[in-house]
Amino acid sequence: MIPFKAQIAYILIDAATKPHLSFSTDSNVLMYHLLKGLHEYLTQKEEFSIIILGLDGAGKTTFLEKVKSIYTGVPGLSPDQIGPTVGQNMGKITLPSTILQFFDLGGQTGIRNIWPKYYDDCHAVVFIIDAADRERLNEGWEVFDSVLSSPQILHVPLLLLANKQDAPESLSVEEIRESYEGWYQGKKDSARRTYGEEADRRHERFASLDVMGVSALEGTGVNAAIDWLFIRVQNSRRKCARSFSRFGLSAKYHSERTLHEAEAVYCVD
Ligand SMILES: Nc1nc2c(ncn2[C@@H]2O[C@H](COP(=O)(O)OP(=O)(O)OP(=O)(O)O)[C@@H](O)[C@H]2O)c(=O)[nH]1
Ligand SMILES: [Mg+2]
Repeated sequence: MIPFKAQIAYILIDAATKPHLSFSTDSNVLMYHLLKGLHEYLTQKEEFSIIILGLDGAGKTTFLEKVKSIYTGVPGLSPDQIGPTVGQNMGKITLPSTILQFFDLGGQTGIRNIWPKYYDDCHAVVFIIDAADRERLNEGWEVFDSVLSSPQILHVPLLLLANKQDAPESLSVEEIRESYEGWYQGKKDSARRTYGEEADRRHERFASLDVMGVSALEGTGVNAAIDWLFIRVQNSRRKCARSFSRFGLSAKYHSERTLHEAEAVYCVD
């Protein structure tokens, strides 16, 4: 079925180009611009920002380059052209009625403090863990835990990717979950009473979290991850639109920014 917006656009353009409508030249030009603007408005794609986080070397840039080559058809950088990220890399892909704008942020210790600057404006978070680097898993969970504890992204869709599934020493998704559990229990035992309810809430969030296995290098699981993101950002938008109507706000407030605020305030993930 043709989408409603496209039907309206089609009807209006059809009407404007009918020869029996006798406008003066000025009126025609005005009508043309009016309809063109309306058509652009009706067919515009909604844009969502997604940040990619994780330790240095986890494979964030390799993942983004793979996403770009799969979805844009333009080959991304090959692995030997990718160096450590200092700052950010960006990549945009177009899906039906949606644009996903990715921000791949550097993961080295000294530059992780830029991450929170992106939290307010993101619609989803991808956290990449190197499932083949057993020695750095606990460090990864420490950093992941600090991401989970950030209030700005409390209700933002969050996807955990266990990368490097192609490597023989890589942990499976199930083993990655167990690794987090082990880390959490260890942390809780050593901290005793000081490890409070807040940490338990993060633990609960982890339990309900989706974890997917990928190989950024080979592209395995990348499509499934993008499908997940596409569905989840759309769903949060819908939930927010419902929240808006529940709170009696009109459609004109449905700007991207206000939606995000609504998500933070009203939407339950
Ligand atoms: N075997 C394997 N290696 C990978 C995979 N993804 C990334 N790598 C390798 O891991 C190393 C680090 O990859 P990057 O993409 O630069 O890691 P990053 O997370 O962007 O690192 P920073 O920019 O420093 O934060 C490179 O040598 C990649 O080739 C994967 O899926 N499998
Ligand atoms: Mg990088």
